[in-house]
Amino acid sequence: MIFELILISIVTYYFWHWTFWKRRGLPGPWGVPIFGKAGAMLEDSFPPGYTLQKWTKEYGKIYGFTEGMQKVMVISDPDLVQEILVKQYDNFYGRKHNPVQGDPDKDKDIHIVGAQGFRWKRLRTITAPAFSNGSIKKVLTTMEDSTQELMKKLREESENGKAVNMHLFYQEYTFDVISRVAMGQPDSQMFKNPLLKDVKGFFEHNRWQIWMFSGGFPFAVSFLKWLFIKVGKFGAGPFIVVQKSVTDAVMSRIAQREADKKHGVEPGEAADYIDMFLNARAEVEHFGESNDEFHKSSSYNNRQLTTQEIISQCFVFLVAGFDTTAISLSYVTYFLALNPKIQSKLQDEVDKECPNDEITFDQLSKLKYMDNVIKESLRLFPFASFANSRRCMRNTVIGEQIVEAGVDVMIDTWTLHHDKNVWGNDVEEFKPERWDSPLTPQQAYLSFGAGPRVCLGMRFALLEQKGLLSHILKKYTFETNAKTQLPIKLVGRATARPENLFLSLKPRV
Ligand code: HEM
Repeated sequence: MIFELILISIVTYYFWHWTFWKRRGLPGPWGVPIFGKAGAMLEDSFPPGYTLQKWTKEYGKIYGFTEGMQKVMVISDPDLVQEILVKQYDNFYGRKHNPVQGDPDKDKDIHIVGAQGFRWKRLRTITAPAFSNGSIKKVLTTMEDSTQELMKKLREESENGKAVNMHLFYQEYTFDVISRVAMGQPDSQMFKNPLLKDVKGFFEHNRWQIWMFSGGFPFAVSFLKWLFIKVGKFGAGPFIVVQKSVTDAVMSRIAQREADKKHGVEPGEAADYIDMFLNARAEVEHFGESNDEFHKSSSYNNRQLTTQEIISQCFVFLVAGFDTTAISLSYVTYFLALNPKIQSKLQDEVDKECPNDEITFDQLSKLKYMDNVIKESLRLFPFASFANSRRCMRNTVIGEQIVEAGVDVMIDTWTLHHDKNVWGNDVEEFKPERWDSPLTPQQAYLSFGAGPRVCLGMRFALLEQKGLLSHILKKYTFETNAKTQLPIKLVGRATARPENLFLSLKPRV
C-alpha cells in the first residue's frame, strides 16, 4: 500500500509539473513526462537558437515548455525583452541554470556567469576592471604578437589558393590570446598548446546525459556530479582536464606568492587575471550572501574573492574568451567572402586608417565600418543567444503574463534578430550600412545580451577581432571555394559554431 501511495505521489508530482503551462493557458511544445523538451535543447546538429525560432513560428511570441523540472518561458517581443533584461532586473537577477551547474547561492565554485544577487555583484565589480578600456588597451600588445604568429602560419597554409579551415585558425588565435592574458602563459603557444584540444572538447562533447538526468531528477544531482567529476562519466574528460589545469595554475601562483612573502617580496602590478583576482583573495571559504534585500542599486562593499571563486572565474574567462570570439571571427569572414563589395569597402577603410605594419588602439577605434560589419554578422548569427536567459527571482507580471519565482525565461534572440517588423523587409540581407541609421533598433539587438548582465568581455572581443581582421585584410581577400559549405552549417549547444569554414585567401596586389 505504501509503495502504491509513493508511486502515485511521484507520478502526480511529475504530471503536475509537466502540465504547468497548459494549466496556465500558455501554448508550447509538450515533450515527454519527466524530461519535457530537454532532448530538443540538447541537439548538437540543430542548435537551441534554431529550435526556439522554430517553436516561436508555431506558438507565437510568448510560450512555455518544461525542460526536466525547469519551467521555461520563451519570449521574442522586444518590449517584453527589455522588461526582463533591463526594467525588471530586480525580479530577474538570476540566470537560467540546470541543477548540475550548482546552487548559485550555496555552492563554493560558482562563477560570474552562474552567480546571482549580491554574489554576482561582488564578482562583477571585482572582475570588471579587467575589461576596462585601460586594461584592454594594454592587452593589445599581446594580441598583436599572437596575430603575427597566426599570419606566419596563414602564409604557409594558404599558398596557391589552397582552401584553409579558417575556424581552426581563429580558435588557435583566440585561445592563445586568452591563455596569455588570463592565465599568464608567457609567450605564444599557437599550434602547440595541448590544452586547446580539451577546451574544444569542452564545447564539442555534448554531455547530454548529465543535463538530461539532473534536469529530470534534481534530487540525484550530487550523485550525478560525483559520477561526472570523480568517475569521469558522461564525457567529463575535457572538463576535468581544463578544470585541473586552471586549478593548478592558480594554486601554484598562490604558492609562489607565499614563498615571495617569506622573502619580503610584495606582489607587483597584476600581470594577468590570476594576479588580479589573487589581489582580492580572502581567507574565507564562502561568503554565503543572502539576497532577501537584493536590488540593483543596493550598495555592497565586499571586494573579495574566495580561492575557489578565483579558480572558477579564471575557468569561465578561459572558455568564454576562446570559443565566442573564434566563432564570431568565422561568421564575419564568411559574410565577407560572400559579399566582395563589402569586403573591398572594408579593406579601403583598413588601408586608410591602419597604414603601418603595427596597428594601434586609436587606429582600431576609428574602424567604424568594421564595427558595422561585425555587428551585422552577429545580428544574422547571434550564436551565443543561449546565454540570453534569466531566472525569475520574485513573483511578477510581464505584459499580461504572471511569472512566478523559479520560472526560467529564454529570449528567442534568433526570432528577434530576424523579425521584419523590427528590422524592415531587408532583414535577411547582410547590410552593415543599416547600423549608420539612427532608426536602427539598437534595443532589439542582443548579440551580447543587455542590461546589468550584458557580456562583460564585449569590448575585449571586438578589439581582438578588429585587430586580427585588419592584419589579414591588409594582405588578403577572402574567397569561397569548392570546399566552402554554402550555406554554412551551424552546430553546437551553448554556442552555435560553424561545422567548418573552408576559404581561400587571395594575396592582394
Ligand atoms: C563575440 C564574442 C562574444 C559574444 C557574442 C558574447 C555573448 C555573450 C552573451 C549573449 C552573454 C549573455 C548576456 C546577458 O545575459 O545579458 C554573455 C555574457 C558574458 N560574457 Fe560574453 N560574449 C563574447 C565574448 C566574451 C569574452 C571574450 C569574454 C571574456 C573573456 C566574455 C565574458 C562574458 C561573461 C563573464 C558573461 C556573463 C556576464 C554576467 O553575467 O554578468 N564574453 N556573452
